[in-house]
Amino acid sequence: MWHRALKLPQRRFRVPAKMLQAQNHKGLYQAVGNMPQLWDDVRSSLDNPTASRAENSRRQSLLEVEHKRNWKKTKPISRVHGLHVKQQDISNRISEKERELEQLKYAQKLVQLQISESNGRNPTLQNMTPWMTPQSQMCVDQWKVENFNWSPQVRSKLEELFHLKNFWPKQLEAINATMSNQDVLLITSTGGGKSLCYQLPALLSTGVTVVISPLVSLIEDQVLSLRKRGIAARMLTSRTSPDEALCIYDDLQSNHPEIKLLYLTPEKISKSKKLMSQLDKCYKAHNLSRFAIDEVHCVSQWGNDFRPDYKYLGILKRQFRDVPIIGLTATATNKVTEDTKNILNISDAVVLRAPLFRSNLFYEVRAKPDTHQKVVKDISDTVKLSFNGESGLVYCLSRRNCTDVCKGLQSHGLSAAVYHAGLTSEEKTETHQKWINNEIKILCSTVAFGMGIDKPDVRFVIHHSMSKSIECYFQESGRAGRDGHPALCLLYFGYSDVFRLSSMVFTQTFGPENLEKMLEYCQSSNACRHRFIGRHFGDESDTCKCTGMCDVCSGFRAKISHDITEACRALLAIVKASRGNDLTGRQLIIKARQGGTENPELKRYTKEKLQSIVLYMLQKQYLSKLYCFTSYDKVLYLVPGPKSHDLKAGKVQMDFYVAKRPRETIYKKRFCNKLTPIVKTST
Ligand SMILES: Nc1ncnc2c1ncn2[C@@H]1O[C@H](COP(=O)(O)OP(=O)(O)OP(=O)(O)O)[C@@H](O)[C@H]1O
Repeated sequence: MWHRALKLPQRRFRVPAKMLQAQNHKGLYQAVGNMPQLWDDVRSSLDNPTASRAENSRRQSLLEVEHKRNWKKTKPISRVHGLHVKQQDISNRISEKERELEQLKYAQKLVQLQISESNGRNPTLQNMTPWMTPQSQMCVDQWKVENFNWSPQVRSKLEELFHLKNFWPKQLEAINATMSNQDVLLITSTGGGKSLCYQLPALLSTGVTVVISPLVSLIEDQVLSLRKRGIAARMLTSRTSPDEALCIYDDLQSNHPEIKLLYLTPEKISKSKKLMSQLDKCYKAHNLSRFAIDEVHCVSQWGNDFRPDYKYLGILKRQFRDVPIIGLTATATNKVTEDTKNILNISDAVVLRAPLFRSNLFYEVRAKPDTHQKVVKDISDTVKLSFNGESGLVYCLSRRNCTDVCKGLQSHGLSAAVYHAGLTSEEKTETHQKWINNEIKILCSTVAFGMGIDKPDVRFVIHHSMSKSIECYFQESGRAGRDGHPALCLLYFGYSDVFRLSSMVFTQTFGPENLEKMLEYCQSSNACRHRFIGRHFGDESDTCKCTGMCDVCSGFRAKISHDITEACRALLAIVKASRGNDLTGRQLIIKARQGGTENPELKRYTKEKLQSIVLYMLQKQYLSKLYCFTSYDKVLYLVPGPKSHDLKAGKVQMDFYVAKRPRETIYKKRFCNKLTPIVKTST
């Protein structure tokens, strides 16, 4: 092999052996082309008098290749592994551009339609009422009326069957739009009452409403609760027996199907030809009234939960043209919404976005203590301070974390249990039931537990580690306080979690981008948490009236600005000095704390402060992350970032936050009166 022929010190280069098996100097060059250190070695080995002529000529040709490449002018992009990142980045950008192109085409189509309408040549648009045109986005309030033919029945069903008095934001609009056979995308916060928006119309429409929902357990819960109310709801899932399936198919074929709501998983739609042919028959008999797609953001790769089977749902509009679709989600940015419309072929859908602000949730980000014991103690103190004996969730990154945290909480005298994919289904059901019935107060769980939890009195959702995206965090934390009473959403922001999560999401399509945004949320200690989340989802309206319901607005902390220029320079110098033997985030802190004469500046800072500075340097791109694959794992190293040169001249100010008022005072004020719900604006 070439590296051996050249007697190069292999240990210095983390290059997969496969790539080093290059047959000629071009291959080797491609394999290690971006490693300046290697060229230095080749150059110095040329001076070796003991080398044979053949060896020397091979080294010479390598140097010639290097020369042609004009190494010095070319900025080293990254290492071989970095090329993978770059390639992925390019393909991401290509798909983004493709989507933008699609959107532009759509916009062009709209303009053409409007032009032909004004020329009186387009019958489609002429037949539409004004509020049915795509511009209806601008006047969604027109759906917020109760003078449709079906309005009296909507009211009576709401009160008599669902025992509800008023509509929550955007419920009435969604019901009216879908009853008018419009395609609808409804985005409301978790617990915003999305189910009502297709369940109630299903009862007022002729035929069957097909509901597509991602989880079998969720489907079972919904069907059970509808059947308890005497509503003809059925499900077709992997757990449905053949006899039962036969009955359902017979009913779909009948002239007057009894089923009002048929629940399916997206896999069923994409895999069962039999089902599709039955739905087709039902459609041709005018008995298919609408499709409701729950967690519709799973359609889009931009979303946090992309599911390939959801993408297949584009077939619905192609096969059943006149059947309206209503998609529902709690987490869709504008980008996801547009993508979803394109994929589902519902470009004219009415998009209804309820304000995401939930005034009863107190959002807080807290620096994670550096040992497991201290974290558990902090959680336990927080629970005992304001939520003793109340129900809550602690989300952890791994099953092991769940077990450790659970044991820790139990040792502090709290009632806790674990819930994760490692439990048998009986154990899961038992634990879930005990938690629902308040026999167990705290569930330490992975994010696998959550979708469809409809427990109203969850008083706190604590994230032991941050989530992978704002979308995930909003959905997970949103399980708190569904009853409208005050509840806490606390997130522990830890230095090592940043690196751990970065390695986990690195290979996911939009993983690194989404994590970056989550990091921004954790680090932005001067922007209202509610507003940050709202803006992320495109809610630019002024509906966020936080009034002290987050750590930033409640004035917990005081800001102290520090000049950290010298510290940044010293940290960057350490990173630069170790090139070729790169440092992980943890190693950098250890080196920085060892200090030495060359880094006296760094001794002024505590470990926690140094960690904050390193994260700040990553945020400002003075440092970058470099991902490397070893045989067993992915390792993340720190390297100088694209903006590291700015450190030479400019000054860097960083805000540190110190406690101003005791947390107890704030908590007392926010959570003492948990019995008074903070009511949603209703219609
Ligand atoms: N208008 C209303 N008034 C009072 N309660 C309501 C109203 N609409 C829905 N609810 C209640 O709110 C709770 C949550 O409703 P639902 O499960 O439909 O929310 P969701 O938006 O689907 O939540 P998730 O995003 O978690 O799936 C239910 O218990 C439901 O009965």
